[in-house]
Amino acid sequence: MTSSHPFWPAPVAQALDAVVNLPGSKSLTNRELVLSAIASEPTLLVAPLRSRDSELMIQALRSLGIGFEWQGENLLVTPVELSGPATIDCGLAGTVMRFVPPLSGLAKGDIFFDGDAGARRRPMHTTIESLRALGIEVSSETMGLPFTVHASGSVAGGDLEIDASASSQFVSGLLLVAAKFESGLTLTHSGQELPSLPHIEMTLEALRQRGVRAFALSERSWRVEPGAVSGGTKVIEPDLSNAGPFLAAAMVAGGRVAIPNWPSETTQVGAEFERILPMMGARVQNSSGALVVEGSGIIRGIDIDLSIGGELAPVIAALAALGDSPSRITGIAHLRGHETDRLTALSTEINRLGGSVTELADGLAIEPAELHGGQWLSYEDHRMATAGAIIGLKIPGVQVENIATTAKTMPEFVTLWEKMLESK
Ligand SMILES: O=C(O)C1=C[C@@H](OP(=O)(O)O)[C@@H](O)[C@H](O)C1
Ligand SMILES: C=C(OP(=O)(O)O)C(=O)O
Repeated sequence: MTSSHPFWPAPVAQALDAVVNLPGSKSLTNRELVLSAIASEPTLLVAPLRSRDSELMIQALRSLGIGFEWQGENLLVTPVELSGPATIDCGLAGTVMRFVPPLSGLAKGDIFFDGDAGARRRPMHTTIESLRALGIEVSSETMGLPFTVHASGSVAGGDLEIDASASSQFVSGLLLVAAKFESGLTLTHSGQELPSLPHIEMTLEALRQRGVRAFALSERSWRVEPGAVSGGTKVIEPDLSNAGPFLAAAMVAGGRVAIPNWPSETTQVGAEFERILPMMGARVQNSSGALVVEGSGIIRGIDIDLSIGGELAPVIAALAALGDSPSRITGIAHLRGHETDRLTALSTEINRLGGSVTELADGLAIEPAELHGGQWLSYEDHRMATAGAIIGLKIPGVQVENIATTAKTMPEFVTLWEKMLESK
């Protein structure tokens, strides 16, 4: 296997007993950054995520004029009238490429968007079509990145119908800034599947927390009223999707892992681990505000539709590859448009280690198999890299390519992982 990136020898472990404090949620941080940019007063973000995706969002907003000041772990965001021209690097961040273009429609001038080579392959047509339907001029040769938004400083808003079957982020990006459209927005999804519904609920809830009237009209239609967006202080919850690899570690290695500050109420889909992991044999309990997962090293297969939380799939697939009975993970066709085609990537890499995975049109079928060590490619995908680390806990000799790609949402992954393995 050739790769320009180094390979990380994934450590094997047994009988864990660790407490892991996780950094802030990517999805909450990048929503609060956008809302802070259109607020009528400054916002103090308490413990936001600091990672590649959030730095890209900060840089994007800064280039539209927004002020940022770090105060220790917290970030003070000072809104101003948005202005172009600007060049926005989306990296590989779905939240930047789908949330910032609708926001940029409120600026004045030409705003050029581009990103990593992998970003140019991610679906963007719905964002571009939405902006055009809202009367915002967009130049694009490919209906993907790169493209330029020619912004006039105001958006009328009104009624809009879109196809968000490739990503819920098309919906969230529009709803997040719709309070600043002259008539607000009534948005309807007219495509087939609509993935990641909890992420849309997260968007509505973040708007309501800032005094905006935002609500669902049906499962596929939403309304945001025009009005002021408040600032104030926003505490960012830990990233529950990024908790996944650590919770899975307790199941694979055996022992227990506790994640403190697990919110009792949240819109994060990572909270679903509390429901899903017991189906695969874990004991899960909430103890003094921490989520504690205990495992025996024996993992049961699972049959699950993960359409509500596709970003959880790499963790579930890694566990299933170590399971003692077959698994089917369905409802996740849209994962082919994530950081990489995750269905192909997961099946290729698990099978390279001796696994038995078949790609389905909308998911994966995973049979029990005797795995062996070998190289695990990560495709610039943070969740592919952490999936390799999970399998490597049990299978000696797994070498994860480009573990540094975890910096997309968790630059401290290796440090936290190694500390988790030491603390027993
Ligand atoms: O809005 C968000 O913060 C996200 C929505 C989801 O996107 P998709 O609906 O494209 O899966 C999720 O997978 C992604 O990690 C974050
Ligand atoms: C799909 C993901 O990211 P993005 O926000 O780039 O879409 C993810 O983090 O699993």
